[in-house]
Amino acid sequence: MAPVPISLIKVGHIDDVQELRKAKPTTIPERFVRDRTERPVPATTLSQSSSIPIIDFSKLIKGNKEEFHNEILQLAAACEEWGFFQVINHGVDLNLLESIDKTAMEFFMLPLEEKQKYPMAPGTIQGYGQAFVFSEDQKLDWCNMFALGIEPQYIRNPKLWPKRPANFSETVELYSKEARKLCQNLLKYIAISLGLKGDVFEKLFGVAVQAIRMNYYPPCSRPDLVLGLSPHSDGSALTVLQQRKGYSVGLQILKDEKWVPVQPIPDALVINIGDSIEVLTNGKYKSVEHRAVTHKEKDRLSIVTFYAPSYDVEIGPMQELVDENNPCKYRRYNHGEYSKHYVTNKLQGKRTLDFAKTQASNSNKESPLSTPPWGNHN
Ligand SMILES: COC(=O)C(/C=C/C1=C(C)CCCC1(C)C)=C/O[C@H]1C=C(C)C(=O)O1
Ligand SMILES: O=C(O)CCC(=O)C(=O)O
Ligand SMILES: [Fe+2]
Repeated sequence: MAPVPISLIKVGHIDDVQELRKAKPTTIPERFVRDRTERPVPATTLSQSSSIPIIDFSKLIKGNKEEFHNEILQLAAACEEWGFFQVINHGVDLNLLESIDKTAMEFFMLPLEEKQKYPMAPGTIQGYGQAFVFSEDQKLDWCNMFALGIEPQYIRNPKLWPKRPANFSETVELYSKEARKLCQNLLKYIAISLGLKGDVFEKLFGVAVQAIRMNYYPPCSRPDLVLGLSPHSDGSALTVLQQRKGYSVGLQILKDEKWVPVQPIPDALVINIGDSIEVLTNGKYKSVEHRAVTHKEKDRLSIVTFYAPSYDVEIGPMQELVDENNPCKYRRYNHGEYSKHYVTNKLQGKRTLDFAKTQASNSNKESPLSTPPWGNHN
């Protein structure tokens, strides 16, 4: 398929949801109203009986032999059965969690003209706006996003790093360094939980790609009609998500065909397995579909770090996890190609991962966009 220039993508006018909220329209604009099947279910019908596992990181880094062993077993169960867990005693400076939260809120509270100095161009993924919108008839999320590529340096677009609030860049740098260390450590324990050598992912990933996304969900007068963020699995290897106390509960994950709300635990971080780990483990550890819902009166902020293999790395199921009982479910592919596929398609539940499935009918279609996954910087 011939590449389509980004300028040919027609997404129509995308309302800024904070501005919409200020204008208090009597009805929700049609582009935000979901089809009946997609709408959030009332809180009373959500799965109440289960909650995502909690992993105590301190037991992994400084626990005695028995504590370490138990926590590794818990980690294995969390990755296998849930694809999601909350990590406590993670070692990231709590003041830094507070600062990134405050800085992100200050950014979102700036006047629209200031935020629009860093626009997310249609079909791209960095800057301020709505990502993953590719057509005029696609439903929109009730969310304002701000995203930046962090590592390696070449994915950065310096023009998109905000000048206000004054400490924005410094705080993002500090936070991202800590988040990177946490991902590296978690991947070490995830490898051990699979019975593999601790450095297997680090060796395989090369210089890992890292990005940060801040999602701001204003209150919505009809939370029953809209979604804060469309259902998707993350295209990363691992995702770290910060949702702070005091905001509304918004993250939901799909387990046994039911949406399970993720209750924020003070000072904990939510971790989820991304598509790359699902592929590398031949489906043993799952990248689970999740979404965000909105609240009638309360706003919500989430800060998300994506950590993924280098774009030049080829991945496929690790041979240790393939045998006659677990035949190979995914093909080998270049992660850069997957990234391109991921960022040039709308969020569509687990469907994006069909790209990697061995017998998927659409599996190796060329991406319709001519830009690299991190966007054009000119
Ligand atoms: C929902 O997932 C994402 O939004 C996402 C985006 C990541 C990116 C940026 C915000 C800017 C720089 C490029 C990059 C694609 C890393 C998820 O990240 C995952 C998805 C893929 C694919 C990946 O490599 O990381
Ligand atoms: O806001 C949330 O809780 C979900 C965010 C998320 O899934 C994402 O940014 O990929
Ligand atoms: Fe996500």
